[in-house]
Amino acid sequence: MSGLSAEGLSFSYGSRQIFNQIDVGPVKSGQLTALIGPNASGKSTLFRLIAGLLSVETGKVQLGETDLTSLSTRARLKRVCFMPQFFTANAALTVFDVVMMAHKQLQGWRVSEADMIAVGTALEAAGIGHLAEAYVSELSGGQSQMVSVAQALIRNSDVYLFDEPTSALDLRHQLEVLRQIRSAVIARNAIGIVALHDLNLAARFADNLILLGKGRILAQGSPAEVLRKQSIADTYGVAIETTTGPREEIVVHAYPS
Ligand SMILES: Nc1ncnc2c1ncn2[C@@H]1O[C@H](COP(=O)(O)OP(=O)(O)OP(=O)(O)O)[C@@H](O)[C@H]1O
Repeated sequence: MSGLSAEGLSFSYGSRQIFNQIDVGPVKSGQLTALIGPNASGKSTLFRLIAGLLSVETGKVQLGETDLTSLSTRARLKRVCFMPQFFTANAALTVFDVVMMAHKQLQGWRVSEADMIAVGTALEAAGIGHLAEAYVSELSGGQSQMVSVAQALIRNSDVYLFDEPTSALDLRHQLEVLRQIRSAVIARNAIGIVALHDLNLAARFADNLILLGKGRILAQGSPAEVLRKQSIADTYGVAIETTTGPREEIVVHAYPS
Protein backbone atom coordinates (compact mmCIF):
# COMPACT_ATOMS: atom_id res chain seq x y z
CA MET A 1 0.00 0.00 0.00
CA SER A 2 1.23 3.51 -0.69
CA GLY A 3 -0.53 6.85 -0.34
CA LEU A 4 -4.13 7.93 -0.04
CA SER A 5 -5.36 10.55 -2.46
CA ALA A 6 -8.59 11.99 -3.75
CA GLU A 7 -8.98 13.41 -7.22
CA GLY A 8 -11.70 15.61 -8.63
CA LEU A 9 -13.89 15.13 -5.58
CA SER A 10 -17.29 16.82 -5.66
CA PHE A 11 -20.02 16.52 -3.07
CA SER A 12 -23.23 18.35 -2.12
CA TYR A 13 -25.74 18.01 0.69
CA GLY A 14 -28.90 18.44 -1.39
CA SER A 15 -28.45 21.69 -3.30
CA ARG A 16 -25.62 22.84 -1.03
CA GLN A 17 -22.28 22.19 -2.63
CA ILE A 18 -19.47 21.44 -0.18
CA PHE A 19 -16.67 20.33 -2.53
CA ASN A 20 -16.23 21.10 -6.21
CA GLN A 21 -13.57 19.01 -7.94
CA ILE A 22 -11.00 19.08 -5.14
CA ASP A 23 -7.78 17.07 -5.03
CA VAL A 24 -6.37 15.86 -1.71
CA GLY A 25 -3.01 14.28 -0.96
CA PRO A 26 -1.25 12.07 -1.58
CA VAL A 27 -1.23 11.40 2.17
CA LYS A 28 1.73 9.17 2.98
CA SER A 29 1.67 6.08 5.17
CA GLY A 30 3.80 5.70 8.30
CA GLN A 31 3.33 9.28 9.39
CA LEU A 32 0.59 11.38 10.94
CA THR A 33 -1.29 14.01 8.96
CA ALA A 34 -3.48 16.67 10.56
CA LEU A 35 -6.54 18.04 8.78
CA ILE A 36 -7.09 21.60 9.97
CA GLY A 37 -9.62 24.26 9.04
CA PRO A 38 -12.33 26.42 10.58
CA ASN A 39 -15.74 25.20 11.67
CA ALA A 40 -17.90 24.07 8.76
CA SER A 41 -14.95 23.97 6.34
CA GLY A 42 -15.78 20.35 5.45
CA LYS A 43 -13.39 18.23 7.54
CA SER A 44 -16.00 15.71 8.73
CA THR A 45 -17.55 15.60 5.27
CA LEU A 46 -14.18 14.81 3.70
CA PHE A 47 -13.62 12.01 6.23
CA ARG A 48 -17.06 10.57 5.50
CA LEU A 49 -16.35 10.63 1.77
CA ILE A 50 -13.02 8.84 2.26
CA ALA A 51 -14.66 6.27 4.55
CA GLY A 52 -17.50 5.74 2.07
CA LEU A 53 -20.20 6.85 4.52
CA LEU A 54 -21.17 9.48 1.95
CA SER A 55 -21.07 8.92 -1.79
CA VAL A 56 -18.98 11.15 -4.02
CA GLU A 57 -20.74 12.92 -6.89
CA THR A 58 -17.60 12.97 -8.98
CA GLY A 59 -14.04 11.86 -8.47
CA LYS A 60 -12.33 8.95 -6.83
CA VAL A 61 -10.53 8.10 -3.63
CA GLN A 62 -7.42 6.10 -4.31
CA LEU A 63 -5.51 3.97 -1.78
CA GLY A 64 -2.34 2.85 -3.54
CA GLU A 65 -3.57 1.08 -6.66
CA THR A 66 -7.11 0.60 -5.33
CA ASP A 67 -9.99 2.92 -6.19
CA LEU A 68 -11.88 2.83 -2.86
CA THR A 69 -15.05 4.11 -4.51
CA SER A 70 -15.21 0.86 -6.47
CA LEU A 71 -15.18 -1.36 -3.35
CA SER A 72 -18.21 -2.75 -1.56
CA THR A 73 -19.12 -1.01 1.70
CA ARG A 74 -17.86 -4.00 3.67
CA ALA A 75 -14.53 -4.16 1.86
CA ARG A 76 -14.08 -0.43 2.27
CA LEU A 77 -14.89 -0.47 5.99
CA LYS A 78 -12.23 -3.12 6.46
CA ARG A 79 -9.60 -0.89 4.94
CA VAL A 80 -10.70 2.47 6.34
CA CYS A 81 -11.41 3.03 10.03
CA PHE A 82 -13.29 6.25 10.84
CA MET A 83 -13.64 7.59 14.38
CA PRO A 84 -16.56 10.05 14.30
CA GLN A 85 -16.64 13.30 16.23
CA PHE A 86 -19.47 12.15 18.48
CA PHE A 87 -19.54 8.85 20.34
CA THR A 88 -22.76 6.88 20.22
CA ALA A 89 -23.38 3.48 21.77
CA ASN A 90 -26.15 1.51 23.35
CA ALA A 91 -26.32 2.58 27.01
CA ALA A 92 -26.66 -0.98 28.29
CA LEU A 93 -23.17 -1.94 27.10
CA THR A 94 -19.91 -1.69 29.00
CA VAL A 95 -16.68 -0.20 27.76
CA PHE A 96 -15.29 -3.73 27.35
CA ASP A 97 -18.37 -4.68 25.27
CA VAL A 98 -18.11 -1.77 22.85
CA VAL A 99 -14.38 -2.19 22.29
CA MET A 100 -14.95 -5.93 21.73
CA MET A 101 -17.67 -5.06 19.20
CA ALA A 102 -15.25 -2.80 17.35
CA HIS A 103 -12.63 -5.57 17.45
CA LYS A 104 -15.00 -8.22 16.07
CA GLN A 105 -16.71 -5.93 13.57
CA LEU A 106 -16.59 -7.49 10.09
CA GLN A 107 -15.08 -10.70 11.50
CA GLY A 108 -18.04 -12.60 12.95
CA TRP A 109 -18.98 -12.91 16.59
CA ARG A 110 -17.21 -15.99 17.93
CA VAL A 111 -15.17 -14.56 20.81
CA SER A 112 -11.97 -16.39 21.72
CA GLU A 113 -9.64 -16.11 24.66
CA ALA A 114 -7.25 -14.23 22.37
CA ASP A 115 -10.00 -11.67 21.62
CA MET A 116 -10.60 -11.16 25.35
CA ILE A 117 -6.89 -10.57 25.89
CA ALA A 118 -6.68 -8.22 22.87
CA VAL A 119 -9.49 -6.04 24.22
CA GLY A 120 -8.01 -5.98 27.74
CA THR A 121 -4.62 -5.02 26.30
CA ALA A 122 -6.17 -2.28 24.13
CA LEU A 123 -7.98 -0.80 27.12
CA GLU A 124 -4.80 -0.80 29.20
CA ALA A 125 -2.84 0.79 26.33
CA ALA A 126 -5.48 3.51 26.08
CA GLY A 127 -5.26 4.13 29.83
CA ILE A 128 -8.88 3.12 30.37
CA GLY A 129 -8.42 -0.40 31.78
CA HIS A 130 -10.11 0.74 34.99
CA LEU A 131 -13.27 1.59 32.98
CA ALA A 132 -13.69 -1.88 31.44
CA GLU A 133 -16.83 -2.71 33.41
CA ALA A 134 -18.32 0.82 33.33
CA TYR A 135 -21.51 1.34 31.36
CA VAL A 136 -20.94 3.67 28.43
CA SER A 137 -23.92 5.78 29.59
CA GLU A 138 -21.97 6.60 32.75
CA LEU A 139 -18.85 7.93 31.04
CA SER A 140 -17.74 11.55 30.97
CA GLY A 141 -17.29 13.20 27.56
CA GLY A 142 -13.53 12.75 27.73
CA GLN A 143 -13.79 9.11 28.83
CA SER A 144 -16.16 8.44 25.91
CA GLN A 145 -13.64 9.97 23.54
CA MET A 146 -10.87 7.72 24.86
CA VAL A 147 -13.14 4.70 24.35
CA SER A 148 -13.69 5.80 20.74
CA VAL A 149 -9.95 6.00 20.18
CA ALA A 150 -9.53 2.51 21.67
CA GLN A 151 -12.30 1.25 19.36
CA ALA A 152 -10.43 2.65 16.38
CA LEU A 153 -6.97 1.48 17.34
CA ILE A 154 -8.04 -2.10 18.03
CA ARG A 155 -9.03 -2.37 14.37
CA ASN A 156 -6.49 -3.50 11.85
CA SER A 157 -6.95 -1.02 9.01
CA ASP A 158 -4.89 0.61 6.31
CA VAL A 159 -6.36 4.06 6.93
CA TYR A 160 -7.34 5.67 10.25
CA LEU A 161 -9.40 8.85 10.27
CA PHE A 162 -9.91 10.54 13.65
CA ASP A 163 -12.42 13.39 13.78
CA GLU A 164 -11.35 15.74 16.58
CA PRO A 165 -10.26 12.95 18.94
CA THR A 166 -9.05 15.35 21.64
CA SER A 167 -11.84 17.94 21.74
CA ALA A 168 -13.18 16.76 25.13
CA LEU A 169 -9.85 15.84 26.72
CA ASP A 170 -7.83 17.57 29.42
CA LEU A 171 -4.29 18.65 28.65
CA ARG A 172 -2.57 15.44 29.75
CA HIS A 173 -5.02 13.23 27.90
CA GLN A 174 -4.77 15.34 24.72
CA LEU A 175 -1.04 14.71 24.65
CA GLU A 176 -1.41 11.06 25.62
CA VAL A 177 -4.07 10.26 23.01
CA LEU A 178 -2.21 11.99 20.19
CA ARG A 179 1.02 10.26 21.17
CA GLN A 180 -0.83 6.95 21.11
CA ILE A 181 -2.43 7.62 17.72
CA ARG A 182 0.87 8.76 16.23
CA SER A 183 2.79 5.71 17.51
CA ALA A 184 0.10 3.31 16.26
CA VAL A 185 0.05 4.86 12.78
CA ILE A 186 3.84 4.76 12.50
CA ALA A 187 4.17 1.23 13.93
CA ARG A 188 1.54 -0.12 11.51
CA ASN A 189 2.86 1.90 8.56
CA ALA A 190 -0.76 3.01 8.16
CA ILE A 191 -2.24 6.22 6.85
CA GLY A 192 -3.44 8.37 9.74
CA ILE A 193 -5.33 11.63 9.48
CA VAL A 194 -6.48 13.54 12.55
CA ALA A 195 -8.87 16.50 12.29
CA LEU A 196 -7.78 19.06 14.87
CA HIS A 197 -8.76 22.59 15.82
CA ASP A 198 -5.70 23.15 17.97
CA LEU A 199 -2.99 24.25 15.56
CA ASN A 200 -0.30 23.76 18.19
CA LEU A 201 -1.23 20.13 18.71
CA ALA A 202 -1.31 19.73 14.93
CA ALA A 203 2.16 21.27 14.57
CA ARG A 204 3.54 19.16 17.38
CA PHE A 205 2.18 15.74 16.50
CA ALA A 206 1.69 15.78 12.74
CA ASP A 207 4.36 15.41 10.08
CA ASN A 208 2.11 17.01 7.50
CA LEU A 209 -0.89 19.31 7.57
CA ILE A 210 -3.79 19.77 5.19
CA LEU A 211 -5.52 23.14 5.47
CA LEU A 212 -9.15 23.15 4.41
CA GLY A 213 -11.13 26.36 4.01
CA LYS A 214 -14.56 26.91 2.52
CA GLY A 215 -14.50 23.52 0.85
CA ARG A 216 -11.09 24.01 -0.77
CA ILE A 217 -7.67 22.61 0.02
CA LEU A 218 -5.68 25.77 0.70
CA ALA A 219 -2.34 24.24 1.63
CA GLN A 220 -0.69 20.87 2.18
CA GLY A 221 2.78 20.22 3.52
CA SER A 222 4.93 20.38 6.62
CA PRO A 223 3.75 22.51 9.57
CA ALA A 224 6.29 25.18 8.53
CA GLU A 225 4.88 25.25 5.00
CA VAL A 226 1.23 25.36 6.03
CA LEU A 227 1.21 27.51 9.16
CA ARG A 228 2.04 30.73 7.37
CA LYS A 229 0.75 34.06 8.64
CA GLN A 230 -1.14 35.01 5.53
CA SER A 231 -2.90 31.72 4.85
CA ILE A 232 -3.95 31.34 8.50
CA ALA A 233 -5.12 34.97 8.61
CA ASP A 234 -7.12 34.50 5.42
CA THR A 235 -8.62 31.17 6.50
CA TYR A 236 -9.39 31.77 10.16
CA GLY A 237 -9.68 35.59 10.27
CA VAL A 238 -7.06 35.88 13.01
CA ALA A 239 -3.52 37.25 13.14
CA ILE A 240 -0.81 34.80 14.11
CA GLU A 241 2.83 34.89 15.09
CA THR A 242 4.86 31.70 15.06
CA THR A 243 7.85 30.84 17.19
CA THR A 244 9.91 27.68 17.56
CA GLY A 245 9.32 25.56 20.67
CA PRO A 246 11.90 23.65 22.73
CA ARG A 247 11.52 20.57 20.54
CA GLU A 248 11.90 22.56 17.34
CA GLU A 249 8.14 22.44 16.84
CA ILE A 250 6.25 25.43 15.50
CA VAL A 251 4.24 27.27 18.15
CA VAL A 252 1.32 29.39 16.97
CA HIS A 253 0.24 32.49 18.89
CA ALA A 254 -3.13 33.79 17.67
CA TYR A 255 -4.65 37.23 18.16
CA PRO A 256 -7.97 38.69 17.02
CA SER A 257 -7.28 40.55 13.78
N1 LIG B 1 -26.06 16.19 7.04
C1 LIG B 1 -25.88 17.43 6.56
N2 LIG B 1 -26.82 18.03 5.82
C2 LIG B 1 -26.64 19.27 5.30
N3 LIG B 1 -25.53 20.01 5.49
C3 LIG B 1 -24.56 19.47 6.24
C4 LIG B 1 -24.68 18.15 6.82
N4 LIG B 1 -23.54 17.89 7.51
C5 LIG B 1 -22.76 18.97 7.37
N5 LIG B 1 -23.36 19.92 6.62
C6 LIG B 1 -22.80 21.23 6.21
O1 LIG B 1 -21.59 20.97 5.50
C7 LIG B 1 -20.60 21.96 5.84
C8 LIG B 1 -19.35 21.24 6.29
O2 LIG B 1 -19.63 20.56 7.52
P1 LIG B 1 -18.58 19.61 8.21
O3 LIG B 1 -19.24 19.01 9.40
O4 LIG B 1 -18.00 18.72 7.19
O5 LIG B 1 -17.47 20.69 8.66
P2 LIG B 1 -16.31 20.56 9.73
O6 LIG B 1 -15.13 21.26 9.12
O7 LIG B 1 -16.11 19.16 10.15
O8 LIG B 1 -16.91 21.42 10.93
P3 LIG B 1 -16.55 21.48 12.51
O9 LIG B 1 -15.11 21.89 12.61
O10 LIG B 1 -17.48 22.56 12.99
O11 LIG B 1 -16.83 20.14 13.09
C9 LIG B 1 -21.23 22.86 6.90
O12 LIG B 1 -21.66 24.02 6.29
C10 LIG B 1 -22.41 22.05 7.42
O13 LIG B 1 -23.47 22.89 7.81
